Amino acid sequence: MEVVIVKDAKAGGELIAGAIADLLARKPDALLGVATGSTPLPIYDALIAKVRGGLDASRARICQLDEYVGLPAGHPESYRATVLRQVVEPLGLPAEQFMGPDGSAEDVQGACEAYDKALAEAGGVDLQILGIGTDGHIGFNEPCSSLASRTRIKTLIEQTRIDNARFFDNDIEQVPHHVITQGIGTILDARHLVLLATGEGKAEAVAQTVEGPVASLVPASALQLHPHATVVVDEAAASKLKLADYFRHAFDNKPSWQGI
Ligand SMILES: N[C@@H]1[C@@H](O)[C@H](O)[C@@H](COP(=O)(O)O)O[C@@H]1O
Repeated sequence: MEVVIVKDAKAGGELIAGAIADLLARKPDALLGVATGSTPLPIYDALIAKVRGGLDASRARICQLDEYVGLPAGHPESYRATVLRQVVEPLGLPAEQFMGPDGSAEDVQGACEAYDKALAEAGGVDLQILGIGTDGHIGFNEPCSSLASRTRIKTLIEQTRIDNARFFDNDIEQVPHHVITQGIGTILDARHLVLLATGEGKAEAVAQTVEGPVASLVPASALQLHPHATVVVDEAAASKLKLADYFRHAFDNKPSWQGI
């Protein structure tokens, strides 16, 4: 696992958007897995700026990490609507280049299995952007999710519903209890995992993810099992890392051709 400590969220967004641009130069139709929440927004801003500045992302394909269950189709806070608004439309991509699980399906289990199959048939995710929950979750894999899990329905922990109420008029009653999420095993199938965490509120989860044991209690710690996982953190989110100086030294002395 590589840990990169950046000055602030904007620098993190630019670093990761640069890695996406490099990927698209090598593979123009790369499948890019995107996360929701506030943290990845600087990545999307930087990527959209690159496209406006001439980067060709016209063949990029985008896929969702997770979704709420039971929101009416088209609800503005469904993750489908969110990713369309924040990523797919600003990049100018057609809907056919975007895929996600169907959170309004009657057969939820069937929708989960269909999504895992669709990801595999699409050739697998090339680069998966991840955020992290305050409890260490990735996607919506709450603590004690199986590290081998596939896309499935999960029940949210109360803290996650509290954290996400800000997207629902600060009314926790509107936050669904159930979600569909790529499983941890599904996430680990991606070729490159890039987790961005910013702010002091994520410092403890980051320390446990990077320096703690691999444990389902901290779902993001599963990144330790992946051969190409990059954790990008700002100074505040890095504040509880014991090896921060080593991570800085390693990144500062990295050959420039290597990328992240
Ligand atoms: N399902 C999403 C996660 O993918 C995201 O990482 C997390 C943190 O969000 P934020 O970046 O807003 O803190 O929120 C939600 O739970």
